[in-house]
Amino acid sequence: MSRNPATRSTRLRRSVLSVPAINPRALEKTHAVDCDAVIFDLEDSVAPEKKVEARENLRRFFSDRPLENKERIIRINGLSTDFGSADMELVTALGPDAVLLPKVDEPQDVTDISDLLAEAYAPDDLRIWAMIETPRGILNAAAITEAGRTPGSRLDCLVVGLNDLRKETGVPAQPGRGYLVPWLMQVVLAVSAYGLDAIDSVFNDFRDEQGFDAECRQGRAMGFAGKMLIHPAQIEPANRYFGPSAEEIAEAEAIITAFADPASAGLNVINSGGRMVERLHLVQAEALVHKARLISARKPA
Ligand SMILES: CC(C)(COP(=O)(O)OP(=O)(O)OC[C@H]1O[C@@H](n2cnc3c(N)ncnc32)[C@H](O)[C@@H]1OP(=O)(O)O)[C@@H](O)C(=O)NCCC(=O)NCCSC(=O)C[C@H](O)C(=O)O
Ligand SMILES: [Mg+2]
Repeated sequence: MSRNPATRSTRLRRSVLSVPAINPRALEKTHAVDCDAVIFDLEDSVAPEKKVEARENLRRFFSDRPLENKERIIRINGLSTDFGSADMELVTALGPDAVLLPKVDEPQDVTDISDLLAEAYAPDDLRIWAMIETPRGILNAAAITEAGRTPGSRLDCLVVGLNDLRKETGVPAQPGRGYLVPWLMQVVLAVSAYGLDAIDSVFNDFRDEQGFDAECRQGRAMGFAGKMLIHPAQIEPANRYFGPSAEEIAEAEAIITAFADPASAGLNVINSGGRMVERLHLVQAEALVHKARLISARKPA
């Protein structure tokens, strides 16, 4: 069941832009921006009295000019709310690439949605993303991920929501996210065990470029595949920090070349420029180069 973390990401998810479905102007902008994925939000960025209008906006958006070349995810309201069932009907009608469930507490939250989608969509045609943003969600991250990977299930990606988590725990927003790091790493560990992706939380101060850069660097170093974004200005730095750098690509290519040398045949460990390199590093290097190729092959928005 578990896949090698080095090969877990077959999709680019460096920049995952959230767009309130109530805002047609922002929806229109998604065609022109260079993010890897778009979350169309029906949940917390849409006021209760505007949910119907937001669904209509999305219906129009999907039928008038479908979004190309980006993963399309719809964030619904929880099934236990007054809005969840109508949101799910919309998801089933529109067929995005994934549905994002908010405030997932336990495995059942994911399997319930999986069951609802089972008749209409094959697992690969409509996947499930889960927001981990409650204390129970963090505590259950491994169980949620494990249950989501059972045959027929469609869980593909976890997204951390620190605004809700801070609200529930009282941990304030601070540079470096010191007290939150153990919880963030718990999510990364859970997805790594089952070959999924994790997306780092939004950074609210969208005019604070330095703060955002620092958080992207930290998120990448922690093992996140990308970052959830709230503003188009965050896309370019997220793509840069979560994509492989020129040095990383050169290093990966050197490892691939070294193992391709006939002198390395039958060797599991070699000396590459004074550093021990094993075949597990080759797997990582191939994954990195694969990602770099996906990025180069991406059509500009
Ligand atoms: C935060 C904002 C309300 C700021 O909006 P605004 O004041 O309009 O910003 P700007 O004037 O700088 O905008 C410049 C232009 O860019 C467009 N724009 C802005 N944001 C987006 C966007 N997200 N997607 C597409 N386009 C966007 C504006 O329309 C302007 O265009 P134009 O008028 O033509 O020049 C706003 O950025 C915003 O609403 N952001 C998204 C909020 C959101 O999605 N919230 C939900 C996700 S956060 C979350 O999930 C938290 C999580 O659950 C947790 O618990 O942590
Ligand atoms: Mg939230």
